[in-house]
Order: sequence, then C-alpha cells, then structure tokens
Amino acid sequence: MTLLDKGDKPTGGGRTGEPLVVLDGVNKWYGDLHVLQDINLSVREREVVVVIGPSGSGKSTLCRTINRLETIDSGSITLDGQLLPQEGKALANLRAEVGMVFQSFNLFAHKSILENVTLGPIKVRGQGKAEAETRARELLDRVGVGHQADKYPAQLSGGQQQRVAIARALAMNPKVMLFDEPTSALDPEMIKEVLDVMVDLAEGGMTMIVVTHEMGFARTAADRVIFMADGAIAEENDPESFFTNPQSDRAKDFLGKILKH
Ligand SMILES: Nc1ncnc2c1ncn2[C@@H]1O[C@H](COP(=O)(O)OP(=O)(O)OP(=O)(O)O)[C@@H](O)[C@H]1O
Repeated sequence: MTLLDKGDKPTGGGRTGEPLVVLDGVNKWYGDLHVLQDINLSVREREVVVVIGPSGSGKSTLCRTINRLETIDSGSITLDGQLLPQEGKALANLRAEVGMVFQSFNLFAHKSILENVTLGPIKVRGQGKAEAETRARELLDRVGVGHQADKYPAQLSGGQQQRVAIARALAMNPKVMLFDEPTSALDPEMIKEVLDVMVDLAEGGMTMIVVTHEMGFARTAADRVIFMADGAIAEENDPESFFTNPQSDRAKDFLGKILKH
C-alpha cells in the first residue's frame, strides 16, 4: 500500500511532471560566508531529489530557504509558480504546503501523538476536529504507528517519533516534502523503518527533496542526485550515472569516503 496513490497526483506523462519548486539564482550569506552560491534548481512534480555533500556545504540551508525558515539575499524561489511570501498568513499557508521533516523530530512533548498530527490541520487549515482526527489516524496507521495515537512522544522510539513527524507533515497535504537528514539521529535498526516510509511516499508520487547520507535510498528512490560543495551545486545527475561515474574530484573524494562506511 502506498501513502498516496499515483492517482492523487497530477499526471504529466512519465514519472515526473511540471516544475514545482524552482530556485533561480539564489544567494545567501551568513556574514562573510557565502553559504548558497547562485543556486539554480528546478524540482518537478513527483520528482525525488536527493541532496548530498560534505558537512557545511549548505544542504540544510538550502532546505530551510525553501520553506522560508531562512530568508535569501538575492534570487527567487517559487512553489507552483508562486513567489514564496516573506511573512504573515501567506507564509503560514506556504509552510503548510512545504512539509518538513528534520533530524530531530520536534514533536510537542506535552501533546499526544494524535494531537501532534491534528494541531496543524485544525489551527492552520481550519479543519474540524473530527475530520482532522480521522485523517490523522489514517496517516498514523499508514506509517505504522496507529496503535500509538494516544501515547506521548517520550513513550515512542526514535524511529516511531520520526514516522509521527512524517505523518504530521503529510496531514497538511503538502505539495512537496523536505527531509533534512531524517535518519541521522536514529539507531541503525530504526533507520530502515523510516526509509521504508519514505520509499513508500516516493513510489506514491510525492515530490521530495531529501538531504541524506543514506546512499542506498539515493540509489533506489531518487530520480536525481545533487552534489553540493561550498554552497554551490557542484554536480547533478541520475543516481546510476552519479554513483558509477562522478565527474568532479570533489564528488569522487566524497563518495570514496562515504561509501567506505
Ligand atoms: N545561522 C547560522 N549562522 C551562521 N552560519 C551558519 C548558520 N547556519 C549554518 N551556518 C554555516 O553555514 C554553512 C552551511 O551550513 P549547513 O548546515 O547548511 O550545511 P550542511 O551541508 O547541511 O552541513 P551538515 O551536513 O553538517 O548538516 C556552515 O559553514 C555552517 O556553519
């Protein structure tokens, strides 16, 4: 079973559709550090883009600019043709359309699992409680934690909490899901359960941008791998070509190190 049937997504012939998230000449500085350097990136509907690169290369910052957790200094970012708003209600609505899953699960400790998932739909989307709860239970079932709905985050394993975080993002019916190292804080046996949910999402046609060190996921689920170095997109390719024939010395060096582990 997939979390989203292909039929739920617009069809465009082939696996991917129209450009959905478009970054055009995006630059960002932290003081003197040019953390994002002229980023041009177009992610299409239903495309799964995996972003890899050395520590400090700007991967998280890239994700955070896409849902405006960070502002940019120049260039533009559009979602479905709309410029990303900077503030106010429009920004809250935008965040609802861009689901984000972080390394740390960021669940509300004093709310039940069910409440964690219904909060956004009720507060931001204006859904009724009953409708939000029905949808939340459905999503929690689908990520395999439906039986934990009445518990609190501390009573769940890390892998279970991360699956709740994914359900919480999906409850807002996002157009795109961003994952920033979603398995980095997990014990090895829990990594697979989270990756399985992500593969399921990818197969279901969700548009995804995933920062990860899980090269198995990149090889099997990605349509495209982007290699970042020093704040720039140094190289991009389909996974097969990227992993078998990286072009730049930086990418070769990076893969040499990461694939040894
Ligand atoms: N709020 C901030 N203020 C100043 N510098 C920052 C800030 N956030 C990140 N940086 C710096 O920006 C650079 C890019 O950071 P970023 O977290 O985007 O990299 P990354 O590729 O995701 O790294 P990692 O794989 O280690 O998470 C780093 O040098 C980091 O120290």
